[in-house]
Amino acid sequence: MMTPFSKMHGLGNDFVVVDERVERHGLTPARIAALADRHRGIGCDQFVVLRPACREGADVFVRFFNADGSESGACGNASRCVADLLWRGEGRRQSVLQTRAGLLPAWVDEAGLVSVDMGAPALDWRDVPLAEPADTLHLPLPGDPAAVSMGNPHATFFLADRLDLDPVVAGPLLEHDALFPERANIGFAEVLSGAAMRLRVWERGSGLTLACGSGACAAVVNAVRRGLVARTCRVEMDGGALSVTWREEDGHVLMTGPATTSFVGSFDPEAYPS
Ligand SMILES: N[C@@H](CCC[C@H](N)C(=O)O)C(=O)O
Repeated sequence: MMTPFSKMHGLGNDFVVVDERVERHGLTPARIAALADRHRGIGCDQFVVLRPACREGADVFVRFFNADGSESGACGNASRCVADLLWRGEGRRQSVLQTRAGLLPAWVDEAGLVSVDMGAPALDWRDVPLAEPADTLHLPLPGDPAAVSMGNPHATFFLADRLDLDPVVAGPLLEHDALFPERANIGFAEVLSGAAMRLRVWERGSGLTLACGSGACAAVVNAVRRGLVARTCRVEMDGGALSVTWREEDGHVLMTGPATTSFVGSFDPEAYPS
């Protein structure tokens, strides 16, 4: 039996989205990793599975899997893509996504830009999580990164210039550093002004991506904590820019940007290893 999917992206951070609200499609971590393979599968940074919501007030339960088949509690760009899917497919301009990181309200504005409320960042070392007690604003690592959980673990390096650290070399080493028992997403940020930064993210389980929504939120939160930018900041990544606001009133982080459907298709799950 063929399984329908939507191929979507937020600024080039790309996703295969499969709807399992009515029936399951035999997706296992191994099968997801095979489907995410860019040479032998469909190819994507994350694989997104929609299930029926089981929390009051939620429209859909969303699970996020990295290209290596591991699961993540959060994915900002995929959350925005799912909100776009619910708007285009089901006419819901506003929706509430149930995720492992909590209930995330999302909405589509008149211009078609999609926002998601990622909730409040967790700043305690236990929540990132780190392997040992540490000040999350100054991790005990060379380069003085800061850490935060946006529902998933992030460390952000602030670079004096772009040559300081090569994400492709430093990213995988840092992702697996012993300080991060659940691994971590590693951001390389360059502050351009009090309201703009440049960011590249080595994503846990997926590698270097063209954009990372939760990574952008993490970088702004960490930059605000360091006094480097204002609470609203434009984050420029290889695939384009997101606007991020760390709201003063309730401490929630809001992210806005485009979400795009590239194509739809179908695959035979049995053709991939389980
Ligand atoms: N692309 C993402 C983050 C995806 C999850 C991440 N790799 C993890 O393992 O936590 C985003 O847009 O937030």
